[in-house]
Amino acid sequence: MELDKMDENDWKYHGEGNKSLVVSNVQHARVLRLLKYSTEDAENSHKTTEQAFRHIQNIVDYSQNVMKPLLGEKFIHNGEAVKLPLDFVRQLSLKVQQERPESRCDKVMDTFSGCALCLPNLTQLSSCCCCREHRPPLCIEIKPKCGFLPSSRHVTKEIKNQVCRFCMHQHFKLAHGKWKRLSRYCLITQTAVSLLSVSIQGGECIYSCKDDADVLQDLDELAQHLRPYFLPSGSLMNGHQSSKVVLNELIQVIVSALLSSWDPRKTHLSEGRVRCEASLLHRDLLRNTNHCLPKDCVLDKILGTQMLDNLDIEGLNPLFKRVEQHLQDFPKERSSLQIDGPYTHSFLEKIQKCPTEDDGSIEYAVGKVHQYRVAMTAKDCSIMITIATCGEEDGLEIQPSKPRFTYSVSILDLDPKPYESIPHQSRLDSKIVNHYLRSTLPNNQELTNQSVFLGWDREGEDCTLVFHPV
Ligand SMILES: O=P(O)(O)O[C@@H]1[C@@H](OP(=O)(O)O)[C@H](OP(=O)(O)O)[C@H](O)[C@H](OP(=O)(O)O)[C@H]1OP(=O)(O)O
Ligand SMILES: Nc1ncnc2c1ncn2[C@@H]1O[C@H](COP(=O)(O)OP(=O)(O)OP(=O)(O)O)[C@@H](O)[C@H]1O
Repeated sequence: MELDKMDENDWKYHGEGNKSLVVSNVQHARVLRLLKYSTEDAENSHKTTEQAFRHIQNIVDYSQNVMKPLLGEKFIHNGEAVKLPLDFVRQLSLKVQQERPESRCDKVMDTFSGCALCLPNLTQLSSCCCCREHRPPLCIEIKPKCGFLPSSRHVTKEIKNQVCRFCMHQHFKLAHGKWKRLSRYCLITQTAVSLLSVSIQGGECIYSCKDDADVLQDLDELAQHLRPYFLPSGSLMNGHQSSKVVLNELIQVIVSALLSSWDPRKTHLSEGRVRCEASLLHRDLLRNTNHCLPKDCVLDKILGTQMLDNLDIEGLNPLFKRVEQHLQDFPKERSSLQIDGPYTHSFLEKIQKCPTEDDGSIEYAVGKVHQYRVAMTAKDCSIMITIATCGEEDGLEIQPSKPRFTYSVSILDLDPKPYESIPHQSRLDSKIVNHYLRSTLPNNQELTNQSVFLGWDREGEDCTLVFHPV
């Protein structure tokens, strides 16, 4: 990428989240991830070039030195902080504005600093000699939110030991208008992954979980897109039957990608409580479901990192206050304790060498605060699975009904969560739990009588993956 010859016409809108907007290059497998600011105080809160560059470099360092060792080298692409010509960034911002979803327009793209994070475009597979595939790769993005119930003795509300935060948070978001309906997604202890968060084919989004959409119709449309990938060209199957086959084939590939590990004989047993009472999966199904993950598969790595939060925010809060008090008494130690980074190897050491029991020290408190923040990142990252078919057209395939697939698995959105957000998390936790108790507990029994979802279930409204013992 020649930074002095940047042309907005070489880039197009790719997607965005709460904190960043992503554009992809039309020719090369590259994306630029730009910061976003709230429209309300964009003028006041924007960063100078140096501040923005430092912020982005922090993200790169954190990804490289902290998250990569924890989550595994092969899943992480840390990228590079770049400085772009301001003219290019301004033109780009105008160009992408009309593509942006309305729900994200409460924030504006950073056109002040000229800084961005340059990353490989993970919706594309790096060239593979075995593939003579003309179809664009298929890409599925999944956000694996917190996958366990707290086992901390600091938890004061019993409901937190029964219902996962994700399920409780949904009720809160529903009440506050962020979501329009409850989702069946519940990742608690790997029992289920509600499928198909976002599917991208050749850089275009072909399916996205919309909370007010007709899910069945959407899935039928998705199945039409997927047919060429999963059904041989001469197949006579059509309609509902083919949708079912195609979606089940897709699920198989996704499960392989999520569970593939260096050593499939090794599995990890989950620690702590495994069942979320609010999960809309039938209890019998949950009881019969395997709670093991192959060691080192992507879900196992993410779950292990999420579980660094082993005190729960209720146990963490007093330690945060201990750190705050210490910083008031010894403000100069903020830097050596690496409260705001730098995210170096020694930051990782503070996490890994944190004493297991509270010895009253500041080292313990800081270690737990750092662990909590890292766990928060792992609870908010995304997994991107990029799939391409191969071998189908070279005549060597013995079973034409089962084209072979090659895929890559990456983890993205690994930004550090701010130290300052801990008090907010503590207040939010209370609000979520109180709201859940107020709004749902009298009806709790009803949650136990839901229908079973397994694979592609026409009668149900969702498509859910359930991991069975193998
Ligand atoms: O609070 P949660 O669990 O809803 O997670 C937020 C996400 O909501 P989601 O669960 O995807 O609907 C939220 O994602 P969306 O805006 O919903 O895409 C953000 O990722 C947010 O992180 P940040 O404040 O941008 O650093 C996330 O906030 P934190 O991870 O900082 O809590
Ligand atoms: N390297 C990449 N390759 C391809 N697509 C990407 C890449 N990085 C991000 N994206 C896409 O852009 C979207 C937004 O990026 P990202 O999740 O990093 O934004 P965010 O603002 O940090 O999200 P959040 O709302 O979780 O805070 C992602 O959901 C993904 O679809």
